[in-house]
Amino acid sequence: MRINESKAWYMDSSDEDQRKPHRLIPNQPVFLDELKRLGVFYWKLNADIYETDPELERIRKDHGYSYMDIITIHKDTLPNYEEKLKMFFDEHLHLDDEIRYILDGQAYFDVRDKEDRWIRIAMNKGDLITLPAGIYHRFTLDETNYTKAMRLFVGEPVWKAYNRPADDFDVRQKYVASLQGS
Ligand SMILES: CSCCC(=O)/C(O)=C/O
Ligand SMILES: [Fe+2]
Repeated sequence: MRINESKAWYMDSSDEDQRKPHRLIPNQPVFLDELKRLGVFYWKLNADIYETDPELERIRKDHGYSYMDIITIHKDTLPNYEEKLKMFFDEHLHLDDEIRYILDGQAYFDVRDKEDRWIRIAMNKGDLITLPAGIYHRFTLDETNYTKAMRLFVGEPVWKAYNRPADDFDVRQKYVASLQGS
């Protein structure tokens, strides 16, 4: 299976509004296999039944995602909306995997590839993604300015983000080592 052309792509380098798609011309798509090599995993689920979905239950059980909450990212619902959006878009890494499931609306995750190029991943309703600990990444709403996402975590959540540069962190070095030969 592969993410189709409109799902993930290499970004242009323009400073224009972060909420725009920023595709290269011509578009340079990125497929699921390439994301997997970076340690990024993707599932498509039925978000209409997320409260009772056996597939989601199975993923949570298999991966030990014991913690779950829901965040609605919109100017009327998220306290300190502007500040948080700015924080999410600062390039950063975490000490643990970042696991997000889009229940409504849409957004983008950007991840760095091995050559340090930005890949933009379009997240729509039903998309569940896992970003590995140590990968440099960022998040933004798109031009619709709204998404509702489930946040999953193994055990008690740690939301702390470490902005780039964090190259000396063990988690970063382990992540970079994991890319060798992939
Ligand atoms: C969709 S949840 C908000 C984004 C976030 O928590 C994060 O760490 C982005 O990288
Ligand atoms: Fe993050």
